[in-house]
Amino acid sequence: MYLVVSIYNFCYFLFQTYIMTEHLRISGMYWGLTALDITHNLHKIDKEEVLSFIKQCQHECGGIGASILHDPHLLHTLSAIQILCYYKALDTINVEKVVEYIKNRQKDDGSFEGDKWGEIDTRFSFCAIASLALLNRLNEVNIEKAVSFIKSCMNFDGGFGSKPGSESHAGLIYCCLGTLSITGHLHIVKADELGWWLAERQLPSGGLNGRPEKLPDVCYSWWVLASLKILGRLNWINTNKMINFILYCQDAETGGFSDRPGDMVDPFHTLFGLSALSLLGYTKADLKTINPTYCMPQYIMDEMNLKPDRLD
Ligand SMILES: COc1ccc(S(=O)(=O)N2Cc3cc(C#N)ccc3N(Cc3cncn3C)C[C@H]2Cc2ccccc2)cc1
Ligand SMILES: [Zn+2]
Repeated sequence: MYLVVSIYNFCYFLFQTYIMTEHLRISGMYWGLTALDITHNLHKIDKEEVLSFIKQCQHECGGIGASILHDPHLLHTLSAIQILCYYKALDTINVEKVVEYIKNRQKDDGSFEGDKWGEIDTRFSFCAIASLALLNRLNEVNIEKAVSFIKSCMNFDGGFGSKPGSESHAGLIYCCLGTLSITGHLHIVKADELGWWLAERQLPSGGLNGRPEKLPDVCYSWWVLASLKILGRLNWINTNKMINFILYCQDAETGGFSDRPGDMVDPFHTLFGLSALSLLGYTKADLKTINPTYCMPQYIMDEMNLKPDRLD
């Protein structure tokens, strides 16, 4: 009796999870497919199923939503373009229309809104610039104004926030450095001050937090380490203690990674834990090299001849 009930409960849990994550489906696909690729498992996924799903998510306006019939947004438009690069299948979508959608998101001050409802955030600057760079259409937007907006978000500590005057946050620092790396404007960064702020994220546990006084979290391993790699200062943190913290966050049963040891695993933290281990040169797992600017396998960037700036 228990077996039947437990199978029913598990199936209901899977159905519930599938429904509950619909709002981030295409980004979840990017996190899962990237984790599979850097662990040499991308071939286990049906390419045509992925391409067919992405095609159904593009709207008439050119933007791409998180799932079928979900409103378009720059976050999910970038995830879709990243996935299509893995399969060399950018022609799956209407490229002219998606370029038009992204162009229309830039405001007069150079910032980008995430969708037509107008939320401004440096995360969306990165999504727009990375998407256009992957499409080889960077010239379609005003780069000088985009960089000027990023510069207006730089704080006294060398970090960046979501908007001018917002506090420095590791995730947003990564988005701003990624934008500057792609557009070739890293020279505006106060590299030593920012490198120091990022290195200060490491706690006695070896884990990294996203802001002072916060708890460590595996996803910050990626935001902070990728930023330090772009700044050429990755050696400013204790590598061995960082690796141990990430490995403590891997679940022995599922193999996935959680935000902190003992928590529920998920595709988001699994990708960023694996990607951080790759950046750190963890050789006990056979991981492909990851590009710190795009969070995509380096071999894809090489095939697309994309060389984002680095300070090292
Ligand atoms: C479980 O509750 C959530 C909460 C939010 C989200 S979300 O808005 O879609 N999103 C992506 C995300 C995906 C997963 C997975 N699978 C898990 C968490 C998580 N967070 C939340 C998080 C991560 N570290 C600690 N916290 C609390 C970030 C968030 C914002 C984000 C989106 C894209 C890129 C970077 C960051 C999803 C699930
Ligand atoms: Zn996290």
